[in-house]
Amino acid sequence: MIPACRGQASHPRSMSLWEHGLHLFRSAVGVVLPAPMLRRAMVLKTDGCPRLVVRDRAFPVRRNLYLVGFGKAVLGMAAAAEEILGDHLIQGVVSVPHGIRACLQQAGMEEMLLKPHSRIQVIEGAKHNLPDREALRAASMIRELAEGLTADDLLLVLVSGGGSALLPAPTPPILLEEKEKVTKLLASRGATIQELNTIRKALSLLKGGGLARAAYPAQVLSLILSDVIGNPVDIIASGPTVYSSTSAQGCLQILTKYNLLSILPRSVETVLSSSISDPSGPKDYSHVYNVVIGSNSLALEEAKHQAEDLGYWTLILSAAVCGEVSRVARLYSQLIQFVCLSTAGLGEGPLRDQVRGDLLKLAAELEIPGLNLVDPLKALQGLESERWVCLLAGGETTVQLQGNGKGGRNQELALQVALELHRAKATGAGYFLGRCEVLFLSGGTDGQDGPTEAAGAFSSQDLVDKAAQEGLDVETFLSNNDSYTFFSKFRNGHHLLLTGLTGTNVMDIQAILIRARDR
Ligand SMILES: Nc1ncnc2c1ncn2[C@@H]1O[C@H](COP(=O)(O)OP(=O)(O)OP(=O)(O)O)[C@@H](O)[C@H]1O
Ligand SMILES: O=C(O)[C@H](O)CO
Repeated sequence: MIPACRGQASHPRSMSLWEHGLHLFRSAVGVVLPAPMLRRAMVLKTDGCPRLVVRDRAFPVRRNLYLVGFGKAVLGMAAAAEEILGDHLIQGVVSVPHGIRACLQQAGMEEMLLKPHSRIQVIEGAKHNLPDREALRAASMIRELAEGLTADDLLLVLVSGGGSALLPAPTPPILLEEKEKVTKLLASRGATIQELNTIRKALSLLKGGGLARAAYPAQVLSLILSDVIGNPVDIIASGPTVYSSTSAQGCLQILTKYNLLSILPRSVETVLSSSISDPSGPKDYSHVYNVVIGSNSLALEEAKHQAEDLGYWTLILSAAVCGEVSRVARLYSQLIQFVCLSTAGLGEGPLRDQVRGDLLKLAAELEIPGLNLVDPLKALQGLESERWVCLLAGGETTVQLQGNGKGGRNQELALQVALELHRAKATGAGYFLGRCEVLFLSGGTDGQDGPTEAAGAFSSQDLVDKAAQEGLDVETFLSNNDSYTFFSKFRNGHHLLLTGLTGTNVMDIQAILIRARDR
């Protein structure tokens, strides 16, 4: 469990920027932890006829509840759901990552484990995030449970990121190995999650609405924790309870784009061509209610709330930040320079116009969905000087791996931002950067950044110089994608964001905190 936020009792002014940043990150993650999220999402009302209330819908319950789930955060979600549902829950099966129970136990996160004698069966599988025999077994038990339901039953489906690998049910005659080969090839050739899951849906019995069809005529209530930008319910975990409009032609286009047509297993060709001759599956999904109960935006909203309480003028830039880390770092660095120019009271001037112009150009190039910097920059420009500023953003960046170092996209981003700011110090903006305290923080909400034990890292405009004093050359570490090694060495790991596994995942979060230095 993420420890309670430190420093809440202290006065914000006496807290360091790092304490503020940590508090914001922890609060953001806290709001999308399984138990609070489930408790907000559904309520069991027992006055009159017992019913499960989710948003504007009420589902009558009378010991007719079944539960299935798949995904990295689903064990904690199931534990919370079981507590809420009590005796109304008859039976359940969840497919969760290999080793997760031992991990949660070790981390002292017992509240995310099911009680002894639970009615929910747990299957651990998908070692290294790849579908395997255990995940296949779990998927077939989930399918069997769904197919056995009647019109009197309610199937609660818990979905989170990682669900695709944990619910493999290849359409015969495709074998698990064949499907895995196709998805692995697509991933290694740079396919997006939308492209990858479009193919997964076309080759699966349960994805792309298959689970909802299997459960018919039972009611299906799907509670979804989103790990995909924009929260597309048909893509998250490949949408097992969402109608899929994917055509076989669409799949062929993707396979052609990644040069895979000529090496497709025969079974995959067979399944795709049979869906070309029978493109329209049943479209009636009126028995299904899909609800996104946790997302990056929700986490950012909570962080905003907390930042405002601490006294910051706060803005959420976007919950859809994507693109190559080095370009995103440039965007953040220029934003920081712009804020420093503003809080230092430099109203107008060619320097600010230049930073503004560069920023707008870069933002347009990055094509971050929904990011419009024109209004935020205007608001920042109008801020009274010396005002504390907090900019928040979230999403998922990408790193083109070139070296063989150890790191993750968040640590690499924090280090790149430090380097960009260091370079900016040599320009006209240097003076204004020097007049501000700056903290840049980037972290994965699951508590694990790439294959490292850190969730992310934080940096500032002085990091490169300070590292040089310790004999650490930032550019050398970056060129080897070795951000984790860097942050572990630099100030004895003081700049690493270490939360441990959190039990949730709504992608990554960035916070920029800026305040004028006391003069
Ligand atoms: N040395 C490295 N430096 C920077 N990034 C790295 C490095 N090694 C791996 N990564 C990045 O880490 C990610 C893979 O880690 P992880 O398994 O946590 O990803 P994921 O499953 O997409 O993450 P999540 O579960 O948070 O969605 C990829 O984005 C990859 O580019
Ligand atoms: O499981 C998956 O497909 C990914 O995590 C996206 O949700």
